[in-house]
Parts: sequence; structure tokens; C-alpha cells
Amino acid sequence: MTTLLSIRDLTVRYRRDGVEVPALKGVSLDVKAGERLAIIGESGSGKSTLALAIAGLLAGSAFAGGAIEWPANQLQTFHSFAPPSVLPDISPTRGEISSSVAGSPLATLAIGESGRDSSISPQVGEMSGRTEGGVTERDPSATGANLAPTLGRDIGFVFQDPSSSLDPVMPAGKQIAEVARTHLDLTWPDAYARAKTLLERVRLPDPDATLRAYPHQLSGGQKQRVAIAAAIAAGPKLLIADEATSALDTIVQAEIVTLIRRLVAEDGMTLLFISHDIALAATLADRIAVLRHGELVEIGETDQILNAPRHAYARALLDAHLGLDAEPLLDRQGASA
Ligand SMILES: Nc1ncnc2c1ncn2[C@@H]1O[C@H](COP(=O)(O)OP(=O)(O)OP(=O)(O)O)[C@@H](O)[C@H]1O
Repeated sequence: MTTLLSIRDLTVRYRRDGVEVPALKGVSLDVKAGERLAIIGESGSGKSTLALAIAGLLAGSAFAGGAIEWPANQLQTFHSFAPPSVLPDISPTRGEISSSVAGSPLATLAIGESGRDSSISPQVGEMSGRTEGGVTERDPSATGANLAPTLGRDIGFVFQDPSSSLDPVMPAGKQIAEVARTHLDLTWPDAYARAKTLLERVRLPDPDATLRAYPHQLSGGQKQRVAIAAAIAAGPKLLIADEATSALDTIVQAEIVTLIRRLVAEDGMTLLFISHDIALAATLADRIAVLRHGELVEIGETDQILNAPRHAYARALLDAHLGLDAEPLLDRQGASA
């Protein structure tokens, strides 16, 4: 398997009320193209921060250091704690990403723009705009080509709560079509046709009616299916699902997991599945990475993590699950999607 994404020594700190809160402490890992990697850990362990950093969605209050490299794109992004003086038109508190391609000029990319603290609860309707702003080419010497992976086009992101990630005043079909129109350069009729196909693919019962439906007219599970359709509308290589089933009841949760597994397989996507639930993660992940207090304490094949965890914390997560219920940890079939 080739490497889609390499994270090197990624460190993120947030500034809150004048105090710096460490969220990630030197995390390094590779994500292989086509794999399903789960990131697990308890609340506050840094899972969402890792997902947001990869997607270029870190809040403006975040300092990022280390490197995120995309070898398949021949793109390297380096985070560093840049002093404010080198970031003249962006927030003084955020980090900087720069990118370089062998033999080409260095491009500088910035993340975490000013006022983006609210970007943790984006709306799909805004996603394309935010996406383009999320990783911004800033190098005056660069050729002009934006080499960074783009959220929406290269990276699909599914958030925990579809009620906040979907725009409440925009019909579901338009929210999906907008992503396709923006990133695939489709006309509106073609984008709507693609939206309808996607609604069929996520198995919504009446795609024509759902195209016109507003989010409040849909159930939680249906809204999450719409959000997933929007996330994959432009055919991203990487799908990030950040606690995408946590707001749903158990049966719907299993259906959404099965849906994600099927779509990832059909489209040949790489999946980053963020969850606090090791049992849920084990149902679809090839590998599991365990975060604790911002550190990567263990990463390995799912079977190895479940059967022979090396780190006491991974063992504790397993024991906690087994203490709560006895559902099989390796039921990879799931419910019908
Ligand atoms: N925008 C922010 N501003 C300040 N601190 C933040 C911000 N986002 C996260 N943090 C802090 O960073 C740490 C890691 O948070 P993060 O949300 O990444 O963890 P998590 O594992 O995803 O938790 P959860 O499962 O509860 O979402 C926590 O201490 C959290 O309070």
C-alpha cells in the first residue's frame, strides 16, 4: 500500500483565556492509501484536533507544529510556529503550513484563519468556501498552482451532528449539489443529477423528495446520510468521519457504519474513522490508532489491538468496553445499510 498521508511530530496547542491547552503532542503516523484507519481515545484525547488539522480546519486559536505530508500529491505541508511577522494578513496566533514539491519553489500555506474558531461546527453549504480558505497558498514565489489537498474535493468530512453541519435553510439536494458544482465544475442541472444519484447511493427512500427536503424534515439518520452524500459528492480520496455516528441511536449507528464501509469500498476511498468507541471502530477499521492526552500511545492492526494490545491504556479501553456489554468486537458485517 502506498502512503496517502504522513503526519510527522504534529503538535497542536489552543489558546484559551490566555492559557495554552495542549491538544496533540508530537503525533506521528502514516495513513495508507485505501485503508480504513480508526483513531480512538477518550474525550479530550485530541482525536478531533487531529482530524481538523488534516482537513485544514483548525481553529484560529490553535498553534500547529510538525508536518503533514501528502506523498501521493507530491505535496509536503510543514506546520511551524511562525512568528506573527511572517503572517502579515492572518491571525497572529495561528500556525503556518508550507508546502514544497521536489524541484519546485516552496509554497507557503496557512491554516486556522482569523475568526475560524467557529469552524468546528461548519455548515455544508459553507464547506466549499471554507475548504478553499482552509489551506491557502500564500507563497509569492509559487507558480500559482494550489498544490494543497482541498476539503470537499480531496477530503470529505462528516461531522458528529448533522443538525449543525447541514444548513437548516437550504434544501438537502442543494447542499449536495453545491459541493459537486463547486469542485467538479458542473452546471446546476448536472450537479442536481449527481445529488440525486448520491441520495440513491446513501439509500434514502425517496431521493426526489429528499432533494427538496429541508434538514428539519429529515430524521437524524437521514440527515447524516445527506451529510455523507455531501461529503463524497466531489469524489474525495480521503473521507474523515469524526464521531459521525455518536449522535445517533444504536441501530441507526450500525446502519451508518455499514453505509460508510460500503461507500468507502465502492469509491476506493481511504477512511479516517474518529471514535471514542473501540468496539464500533473495530467493526470497520483495518488498523486502530489509540490517542491518550494528545499522544499516540499505540497503533496496529485491528486484530492485534483487540487481542494483544501493547499499551495498558488500549487494554483499559478494551476492558471498559467488555465491562459494559459483551457485544462482539469483530462483527464486521454490521446491520443492513
Ligand atoms: N477550539 C478549541 N479551543 C480551545 N481548546 C480546545 C479547542 N478544541 C479542543 N480543545 C481542547 O483540546 C483538547 C483536545 O480536544 P479534542 O476535541 O481534539 O479531543 P477529542 O478527543 O476529539 O474529544 P471529544 O471526543 O470530546 O470530541 C481538549 O483539552 C480540548 O478541551
